[in-house]
Amino acid sequence: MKDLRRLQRLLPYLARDRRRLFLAISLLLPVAAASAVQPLLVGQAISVLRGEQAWWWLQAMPMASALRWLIGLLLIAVLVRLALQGSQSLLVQTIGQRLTSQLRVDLFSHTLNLSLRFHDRTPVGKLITRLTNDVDALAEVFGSGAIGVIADVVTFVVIASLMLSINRPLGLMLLFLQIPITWLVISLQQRYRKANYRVREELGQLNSDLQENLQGLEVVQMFRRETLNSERFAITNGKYRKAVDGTIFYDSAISALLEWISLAAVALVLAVGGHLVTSGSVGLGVLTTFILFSQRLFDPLRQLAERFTQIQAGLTAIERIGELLDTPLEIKEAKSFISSDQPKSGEVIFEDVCFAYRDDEPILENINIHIKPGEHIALVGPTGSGKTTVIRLLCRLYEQQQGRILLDGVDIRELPIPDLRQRLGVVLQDTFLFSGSVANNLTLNSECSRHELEQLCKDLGLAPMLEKLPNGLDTSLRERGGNLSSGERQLLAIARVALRNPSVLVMDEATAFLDPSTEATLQNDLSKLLTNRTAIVIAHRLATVEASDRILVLKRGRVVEEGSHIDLRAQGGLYAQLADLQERGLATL
Ligand SMILES: Nc1ncnc2c1ncn2[C@@H]1O[C@H](COP(=O)(O)OP(=O)(O)OP(=O)(O)O)[C@@H](O)[C@H]1O
Repeated sequence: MKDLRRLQRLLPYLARDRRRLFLAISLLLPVAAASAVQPLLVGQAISVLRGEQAWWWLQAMPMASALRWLIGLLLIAVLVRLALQGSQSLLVQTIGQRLTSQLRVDLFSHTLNLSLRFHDRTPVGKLITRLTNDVDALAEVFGSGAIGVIADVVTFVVIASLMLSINRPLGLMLLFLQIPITWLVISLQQRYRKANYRVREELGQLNSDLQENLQGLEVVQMFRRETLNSERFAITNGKYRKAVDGTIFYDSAISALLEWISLAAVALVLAVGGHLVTSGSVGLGVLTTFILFSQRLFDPLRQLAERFTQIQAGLTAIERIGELLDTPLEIKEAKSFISSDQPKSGEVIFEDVCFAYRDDEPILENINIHIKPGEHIALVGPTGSGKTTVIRLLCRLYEQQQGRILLDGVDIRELPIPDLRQRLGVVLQDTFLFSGSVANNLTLNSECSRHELEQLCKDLGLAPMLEKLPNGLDTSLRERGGNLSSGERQLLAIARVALRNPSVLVMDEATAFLDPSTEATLQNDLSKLLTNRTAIVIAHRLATVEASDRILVLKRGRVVEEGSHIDLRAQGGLYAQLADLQERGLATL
């Protein structure tokens, strides 16, 4: 039942290919009939040779012509069966490829839409395993023809009906034999499934380890962690191997068992059928038909055994893919949006906002901030005081547990997410660049002509940096912009935001990696960019925020001080302390 429910998940995908599917299904009966007719024809040939009772139209002609007819029909049956089976397999494989390709796209976009909270607790490697290995396992079920088991079941029904119509006792004996064997297959299958799920989990862990080490390779090499990390990897690998070992037993046992049972069934038919032949109640032709039928009858189960691993891996894959697809999106679009024709002046209000990443650990408590349109605000405070979290909430990367955040008078939960993120221009502490050209990284999804792009780069003082790159704006960047310095990456991140013309600019330590002269040039350009825009700037180096209209000082998730640089210094509180320390070069923020 559970498997059926899992398979139901594939229905919407199969529905998209309903014409191919209908064709494949309509071929099931003809293929089964073409397969079932062969033993009948062989049986008839033996009957004709032995002068036993055969079909009436065969009895009406001489033996040689009857045999020629039978051989001709047998040849046609084989050819028709091959042609039909070939077309069916082609159709099924095409359906499978289209299904898994669509599934991969859906999984990818669902994963991208899942909240950061979900990604915080799910290692990247595990997600990669679901998107690649699991989807591949499902593709394998279609690709290897394992899905042909369904066709074999139809063949089984056709053969069973034919057998019962020819000789009921022999037919019933063969059918009853199927009951314990099917039970055995199902129980072994359940055990195999559990073992296979563990294999996939361990594979996910293996991929996580690999991905983490490759991503942090610089640190691994710098701290000489190669040996230690390799040892850890070997442990994970060992667990994976053990998990695979757990499946091998079922895999080998079931194939051998079924092969043996199908041979035993032939022997049984020979023994019972032989007795019936000697007693004269059935002819040798009928016995031959039954021996051939008994082998065909076990085909579905033998196929199931041969494809056992693939089918089970496919079902496990559907289970795991389903789990991911069922993970609800925490950050959802509102059902009805407030009209986005509101004035986009850039007013930001935090009203009694409380937030925790983990339930037992409040990070922000009763945050009340009112940022007027065009106002420049600086958020300062010790490390871990919650500055970045404030920005994440404003961008709706996480959702607050209490309170409201308003952008231009509208609760951000009621704004379409693309609209919200278009209106906020964010430069984060860790700049992320995609592989691709510099120009692509700057424009991302915004529509911007080459000329506008070049002009903006000039305005932002990016020209000297672009000149240094081998192909200027067309220079290809490695993954994460690995062939640029941190400062260069940050300059690009700022330009990328400027291009979007946001009404609120958010910068988290945006100029931290720049040398003093580049920073001075950029500050100049930034002040142009900031004119008439609301700005929220996070900075550790207090000198960079002195000019802000207002400075908010955060401490353990609360706003503890608020005012201009001069006011706050005069107050002699936390800000004044931090500023003093920095001036003396002793800052330990
Ligand atoms: N994804 C997360 N899951 C759980 N806790 C987190 C997560 N991100 C941050 N935290 C915790 O939340 C607190 C506030 O973090 P936040 O990044 O907002 O601080 P910050 O003031 O920006 O610090 P910094 O100045 O070092 O950038 C920290 O104690 C941090 O450990």
